[in-house]
Parts: sequence; structure tokens; C-alpha cells
Amino acid sequence: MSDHPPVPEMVHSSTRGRAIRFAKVSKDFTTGNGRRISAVRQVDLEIAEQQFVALIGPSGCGKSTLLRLADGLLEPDMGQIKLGDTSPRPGPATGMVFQNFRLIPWRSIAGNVGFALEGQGLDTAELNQRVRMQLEQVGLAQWANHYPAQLSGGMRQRVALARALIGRPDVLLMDEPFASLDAQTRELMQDDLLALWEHHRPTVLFVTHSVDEALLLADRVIVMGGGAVLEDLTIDLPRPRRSTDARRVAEYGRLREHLWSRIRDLVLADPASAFFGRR
Ligand SMILES: Nc1ncnc2c1ncn2[C@@H]1O[C@H](COP(=O)(O)OP(=O)(O)OP(=O)(O)O)[C@@H](O)[C@H]1O
Repeated sequence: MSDHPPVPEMVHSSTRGRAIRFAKVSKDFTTGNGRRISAVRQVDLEIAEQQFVALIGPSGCGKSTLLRLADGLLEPDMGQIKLGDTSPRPGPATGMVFQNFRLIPWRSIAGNVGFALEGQGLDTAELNQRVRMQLEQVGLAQWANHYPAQLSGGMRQRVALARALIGRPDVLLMDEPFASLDAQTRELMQDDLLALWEHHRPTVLFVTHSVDEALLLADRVIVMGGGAVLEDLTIDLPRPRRSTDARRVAEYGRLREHLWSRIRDLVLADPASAFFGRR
């Protein structure tokens, strides 16, 4: 898959994507020593169906919490979240991909990918067929009977992506999915993700610490700080984008400089940061 063969048509036709709406959403946590933390504060955010949105901001600013609220893994303390017309609920219609893959070590690659569909009432032949086609789509068909420990980090993340995509999600929530990969694998995975997204067009909410990754992938970059949305930037770079050509556009440099200086200022102003106060 890393040399970007065309995405096979047969896995599933394009989804429509579902709009995501956060209306005045807040979420607090209480730490072990009883301190109250406002992880997400009064977030108002409308994400159109099929949009690719990157969330960026300093460590601890609430990005992952917002994602877990969208997945239905967490309930907001205040406000309302809607995916399309419904409240978020964990299940195959919402695909989730994490930095640390979260594969089941004792299950084969096929077993990991098929896991997402178990309990959905499919017969074994149909389930196996879906798994086979999904593995083909991410270029891992020949690894179906191997185990996660036998695969490289990039391959494991493709398994995690296949597991998220097999449920034909109309919303894909990705929490720093490529952060633990080496630089080359990361760029190849970014291109692969773009090819898959351009084909299926789920709505994507993608958490990253990388300004370049956000600019390469997203239609919009949301900058968060202290649990709040601080900036909502439209990225009008031409599509289809690939890592090699996006950076050649002059606008890319301008957006990169703007975003990086914004995030740098936030990190330097954060008392919890090791860089606090530095100029
Ligand atoms: N289950 C929890 N219990 C207590 N505090 C939590 C919990 N989950 C998150 N927090 C706190 O809420 C704040 C926001 O956390 P969150 O993980 O959403 O930030 P983040 O922007 O994703 O950070 P990072 O970039 O480091 O992953 C942080 O201060 C974090 O310590």
C-alpha cells in the first residue's frame, strides 16, 4: 500500500460522512488528589459531513477528551453533542484509531480486523469476505494469519485502520495515530490515509501535535488551548494532496508559520510546560 495502488472499489462504496456538532460542551475531571480540571470548556464546533478536521494544541489542552466525547466513551457535563441526528454511541459506525494501535495480541491480523464486526449478525463467510477485502485495501492481505507482534509499527497501524474502516464508519476519530511511527512510515501512512479518505469520505476528527501533518491532511485546523477552541483555520490547499507536493505551495509556508507561532506561544505560556516562560 505504501506505493499507493488504487484503492479497491469492492470494500464499500463511499459513505456520506456524518456532521459532528458540539454545542456548549464542557467536561471536567477530578484528579486523584481531588483537584478539579476543566478538560473541555464551552466548546462550540460544527463539522460538516465529509470534512477532515485536525485538532492541534499543547499537551493537556483537551484534544483527546473532545475525541472521546465524540465517540460516546465520555459523557459531557454540560452541552450537547450530535453525530448527524443522534447522540454519540460507541460502535462500528464510529471508527476510532489510537497512537498505540490497541490490537489484541493473541488474535491474528484477520481476527483483529474482524473483531469490530462480531456480534453484528453477519454469517462467518460474509465476515471472512469483508475482512479479506478490508485487508486487501490496506495492503495486508498476505498477513491475515500473522499476529500483531510479527508486524512492524506501520503495518500494525494499518491493521488498526482496517479495523476502524471495516465497520463502514461515517465518522473516523483518530488520536495521534501516526505519532509513534518513524518519519518515513508516517509520511507514507499520511498519503495512504488521504487516499482512503478521498475514496470513502467519512467525516474525520484527527488529533495531532504536528503542524505539518495537520496542514497536509485537513480542510480545517482547530487550535485548542486550556480546553477551549482558540482558532478555527480553513486550509484551502489544493486536493488531492500528497506529502511531497503540498509543501511546494506558498500558502503552505504562510499557514505553517502562523500555526507554529500560535502553538509556540501557547506552550510558552503554559505553567505545566517545561518551556514555560522561555522566549
Ligand atoms: N480520566 C481523567 N482523569 C483526570 N484527569 C484527566 C482525565 N483525562 C484527562 N484528564 C486531564 O484533562 C486534561 C485534558 O486531557 P486530554 O488528554 O484531553 O489532553 P490532550 O490535549 O489530548 O493532551 P495530550 O496532547 O498530552 O494527549 C489534562 O489536564 C488531563 O490531565
